Amino acid sequence: MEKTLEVRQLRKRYGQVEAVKGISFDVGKGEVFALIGPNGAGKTTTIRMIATLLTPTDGDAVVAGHSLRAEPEKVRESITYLPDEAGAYKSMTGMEYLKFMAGLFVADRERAKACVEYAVERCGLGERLGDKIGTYSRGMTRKLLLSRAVMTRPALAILDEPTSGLDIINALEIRRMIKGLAAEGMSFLLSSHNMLEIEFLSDRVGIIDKGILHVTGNCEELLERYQAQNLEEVFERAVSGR
Ligand SMILES: Nc1ncnc2c1ncn2[C@@H]1O[C@H](COP(=O)(O)OP(=O)(O)OP(=O)(O)O)[C@@H](O)[C@H]1O
Repeated sequence: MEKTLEVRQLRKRYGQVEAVKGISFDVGKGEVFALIGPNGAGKTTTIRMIATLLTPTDGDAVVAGHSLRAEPEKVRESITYLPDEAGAYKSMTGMEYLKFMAGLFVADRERAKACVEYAVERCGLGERLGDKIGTYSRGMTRKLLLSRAVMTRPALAILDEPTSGLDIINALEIRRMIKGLAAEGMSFLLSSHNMLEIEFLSDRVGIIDKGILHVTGNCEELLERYQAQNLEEVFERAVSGR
């Protein structure tokens, strides 16, 4: 399988704390890979290194053929990162926001226009795109942000807690949006504490704890390996070493 992301012995130390202790995994083209782990496990640190926002202490990752260490600007062109606390400008309309962001990311006017059209179609907000973002529900804002994040069609989309705080319908719509994009060949690296979400969305899962990636596999493999009924049991057993 063609690989969009190859993480090799990535390590991060904050002073005395070694938050990520040399982890390695791959994400294939069109694959959704979820990092799961307890609070403080090292998920955000790993994601932020791959998103080029934190410099690794050691190790490397290759994104769409570009080394994080040697070509961070090329990596930046191949990814999008949507943090869980991301917000949008409340005084802009959704449409103004999409046009503004396309202008920031894409120099060519025709291409920027195509990016906006793509985002408009993806977000499903219809006429509400003419309203100010300050009037949007949390779910609508998240759909707008996700469509903005993928408008340039990056090889890898990195999403931190993509549906946290959303109701069931909005969360389902976001998950379907991610699945649709993956089916078109976009790769996803996401973190989530929601095991239902992980089971629905991800092709493969990596369980991280105390900076170590303990196991990777698809949900069926993990259920079998840990003799578990569901992913929550897998998680509990993997992190408690049972
Ligand atoms: N800037 C920092 N300085 C010092 N220590 C940090 C810093 N950022 C994170 N850490 C520590 O690194 C470890 C991993 O943190 P990280 O935020 O990556 O975990 P996480 O898995 O994303 O947790 P959560 O699920 O709570 O978001 C924790 O022990 C945390 O306290």
